[in-house]
Amino acid sequence: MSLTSAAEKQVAVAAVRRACVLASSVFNKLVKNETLTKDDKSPVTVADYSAQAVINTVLSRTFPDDPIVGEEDAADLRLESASTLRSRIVELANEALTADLRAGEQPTWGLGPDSAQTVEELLSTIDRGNYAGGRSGRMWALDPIDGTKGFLRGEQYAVCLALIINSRVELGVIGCPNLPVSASDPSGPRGCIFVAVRGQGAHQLPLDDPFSSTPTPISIPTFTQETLNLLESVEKAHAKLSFNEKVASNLGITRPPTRMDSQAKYCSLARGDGGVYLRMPTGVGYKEKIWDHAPGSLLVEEAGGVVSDSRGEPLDFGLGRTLGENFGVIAAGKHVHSKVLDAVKRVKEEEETSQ
Ligand SMILES: Nc1ncnc2c1ncn2[C@@H]1O[C@H](COP(=O)(O)O)[C@@H](OP(=O)(O)O)[C@H]1O
Ligand SMILES: [Mg+2]
Ligand SMILES: [Mg+2]
Ligand SMILES: [Mg+2]
Repeated sequence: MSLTSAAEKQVAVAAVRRACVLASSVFNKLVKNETLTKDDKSPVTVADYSAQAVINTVLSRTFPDDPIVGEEDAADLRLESASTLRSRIVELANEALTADLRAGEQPTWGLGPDSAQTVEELLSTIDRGNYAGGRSGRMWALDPIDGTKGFLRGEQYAVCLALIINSRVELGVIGCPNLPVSASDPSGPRGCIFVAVRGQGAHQLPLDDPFSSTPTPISIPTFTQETLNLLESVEKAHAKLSFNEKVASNLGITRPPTRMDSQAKYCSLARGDGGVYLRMPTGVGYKEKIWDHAPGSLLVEEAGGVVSDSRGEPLDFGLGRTLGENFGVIAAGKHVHSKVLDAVKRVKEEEETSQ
């Protein structure tokens, strides 16, 4: 990525922030029939669809040749039975796209009073996220709402966007509307944007004013035996939490795990709120998606950490929409990572011999 202009970064931050504002305002007004169940039984809400519509619109206007690997598609919204849902998404997306530009946002970023779209335009814009991914070229990976279940519970969720070039994540932007600005003040102000550019470090910005604020550099601190802990999913179906427990005990970790939904876990790791992101497959044949890890993994690396699968191999973002055969994910500070990798190998062996 040519970072002389850093246009991609500015555009991505603006798009993610708009989607975050949209999602948090939707949460307060969400009604029961505004959530659908997808074929894989997972939920998707009007917020997921309209956030993808907003971000894809901005990307299509600013980088029209770039393909997008986005989680959602508009097939279910085109059904006759979805007309109420469809109108709501159009209303929300256009509201977010046309809201007055705030200080620091540029009119060339595809946002502003004249940027409303028709229903058909918005549906095809959502479908611009259908790119199959692959080994070479530029592509964006988008998770419009990561942690939809957390979003529905009023807990953590994240709007996640990454730019991948030739299979390598070059830019990652994660908006966390419900994450406290400082973990040491959990009831204090909430709403953060995390930004990582390869080779330029990891930074945190306030969600309400990312353009005129000075970015705060973040990095993974050194943990002691007492302060180290695991960051893990809330949803038991997403990761094998019993395995995590064994790894924690193998490492002599005493601090309880922090459970939260979404890539807010990677953000928490990058600024030192927790020490180890550990996600082991539940064994039901699920393949991890690139949009669930692309920006988070770069953020952790730029904060001085290491991200690998449970064999110690790097995550491969060039295989398509998924990360391929699922060996889980381990992310942690450099020194901690190698210890966790060893512990994971020991626990795997223990499990294999006891079978
Ligand atoms: N069986 C499974 N194993 C692992 N991850 C799964 C899963 N089923 C769904 N997921 C993914 O887990 C993500 C949430 O991660 P976490 O558990 O860290 O909060 C979901 O993102 P969405 O909420 O964007 O659909 C979804 O992509
Ligand atoms: Mg989903
Ligand atoms: Mg997700
Ligand atoms: Mg999602």
